[in-house]
Amino acid sequence: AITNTTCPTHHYTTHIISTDPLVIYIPAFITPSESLHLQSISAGKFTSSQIADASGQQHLANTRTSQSTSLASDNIVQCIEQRALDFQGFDTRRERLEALQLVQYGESQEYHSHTDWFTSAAQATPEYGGNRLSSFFVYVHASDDIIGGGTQFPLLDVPEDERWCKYVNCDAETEDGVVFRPVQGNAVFWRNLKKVPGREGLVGDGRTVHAGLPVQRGRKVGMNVWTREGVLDGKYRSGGD
Ligand SMILES: O=C(O)CCC(=O)C(=O)O
Ligand SMILES: [Fe+2]
Repeated sequence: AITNTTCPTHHYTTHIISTDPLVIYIPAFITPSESLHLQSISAGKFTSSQIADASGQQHLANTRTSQSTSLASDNIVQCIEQRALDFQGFDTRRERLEALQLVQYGESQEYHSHTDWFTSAAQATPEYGGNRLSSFFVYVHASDDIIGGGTQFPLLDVPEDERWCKYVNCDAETEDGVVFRPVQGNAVFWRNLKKVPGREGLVGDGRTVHAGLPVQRGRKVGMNVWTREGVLDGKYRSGGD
């Protein structure tokens, strides 16, 4: 149960970058002190990241060379989870959240093009709450000397206004799509699934394909916040019941 009633009010702002698929950029989604907290509770717990193959089996792969760890849900983590839920509207139950996942990249580490929604039915069963409806990727830390490490969405249209250049790499080629810079505290939110006329339920939206580009210098820590279509069985969540 949630015992925490004292979450701080959020200070984030929002900018829609695409309505179809829905992609929203969120400056200051987490505070500097939350950032430090997430790094301190995860210190020493990272192991090599895995991916799910077509059969749903998790395994190591050279397409994802980062290290990751799932977070236990303490008070501060719960407040971040609540913020992510409230962002999506008040009808989003917390049982639909996967355990938050921290991902760390050192020099030359990356995550090749992928979708966060699963192509294998085995990873999207009712026990799992179905597929991943939405993702937040939060930049928890980017070293001062970082080069590279952006998050690339090759199929999104590059926005034109120069004010985006703070958050998006405006030097990228048009055919590269949108490359978000790793700016500490900020987040990208997107909806992974879409409705297809004449088909029941929701299906994976191929336009949400994205990559964690190689960190050429420095270090990056990110966080995945994934919301399922429905409620996850307790064993796949962080806080239990
Ligand atoms: O590192 C990034 O920028 C993106 C990571 C990502 O997409 C993921 O972990 O699913
Ligand atoms: Fe991803």
